[in-house]
Amino acid sequence: MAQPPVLIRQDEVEGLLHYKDLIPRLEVALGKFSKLDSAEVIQPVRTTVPLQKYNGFLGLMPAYLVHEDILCTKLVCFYKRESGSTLPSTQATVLLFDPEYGNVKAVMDGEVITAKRTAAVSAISAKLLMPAKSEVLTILGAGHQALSHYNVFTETFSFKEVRVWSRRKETAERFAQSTQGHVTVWESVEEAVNGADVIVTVTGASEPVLFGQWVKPGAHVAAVGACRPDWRELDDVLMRQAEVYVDSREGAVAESGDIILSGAKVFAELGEVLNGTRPALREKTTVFKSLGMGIQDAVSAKLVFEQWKNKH
Ligand SMILES: NC(=O)C1=CN([C@@H]2O[C@H](COP(=O)(O)OP(=O)(O)OC[C@H]3O[C@@H](n4cnc5c(N)ncnc54)[C@H](O)[C@@H]3O)[C@@H](O)[C@H]2O)C=CC1
Ligand SMILES: O=C([O-])C1=[NH+]CCC1
Repeated sequence: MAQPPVLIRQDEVEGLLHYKDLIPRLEVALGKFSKLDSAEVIQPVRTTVPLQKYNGFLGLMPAYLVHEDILCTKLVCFYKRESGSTLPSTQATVLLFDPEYGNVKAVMDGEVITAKRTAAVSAISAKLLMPAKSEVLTILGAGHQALSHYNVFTETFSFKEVRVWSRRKETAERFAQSTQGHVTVWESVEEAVNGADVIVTVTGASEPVLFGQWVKPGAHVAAVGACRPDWRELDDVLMRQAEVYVDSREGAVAESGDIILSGAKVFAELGEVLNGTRPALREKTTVFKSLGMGIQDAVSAKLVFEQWKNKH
């Protein structure tokens, strides 16, 4: 008989999941995904159930990595929150299965996994696409993803200056006080992104907050919010002037308002760049449109479970 699942709490996941282990595994998984070989990676586009009454969605994100034998699904609720709301905008649980027997081996917190794997994938995009000499990082938004992005970007790269903007100045100030290193707070997006080499958009916006006319030519933008077909973070000018990279083409044309509504063409998946089948156009203005994928949760969950077993 199968053992009952172990429960891995948020504080445990926090202590077990490290970027230095996660990033190489995500790179391998992204590369395999982009080979479009269903004998290797099976990941349907996220199914979403609207929660109209609460302005949110339940997303179901199953994935099976055949060679590594990782079967996993994340269940994630995400919401559009009003300014000043104290309710969380993302809540997630990850289930890791025994693919042969069919039982759930582990139920784990999905919020830390979501925050860290999303930021790690953005860091991979920046490693591939940001200007060779990148000195200024701007983060738009000051929530959970802003902090995980700050952590991995400052751990992985050496920026001379890190800036933050949020729609409420006090939130940005609180964010700047919570970070390890110095972060400057800006009152307007236009000023915050002026001259920035790398811009991370991690807002709950459904209308554009970042406009192409403000973005330095050659800059790299990691666009993480706006994960619905009618939500935007970036304007048409930026989407059309940039080379657009995505995690999944299939996901992007189904879910990204920035891509669908601007009519921008997808140039490549990050996995194609990692595989060497599409180029990294570092000298051009680039946008990485992130939507999040089940395989990213699956490799994270496997890593957490391995580390957890080492300790028990
Ligand atoms: N691409 C991916 O894989 C993932 C994307 N997300 C998305 O990333 C975004 C940020 O997520 P979290 O940091 O967890 O949320 P959060 O609620 O912790 O932070 C959101 C930030 O955006 C700001 N914001 C909210 N509405 C805004 C608006 N209309 N205009 C400007 N700023 C606004 C808030 O003030 C806050 O600073 C969300 O859109 C979420 O759905 C979340 C998880 C994974
Ligand atoms: O990949 C993910 O977990 C999510 N993408 C958008 C909201 C949650």
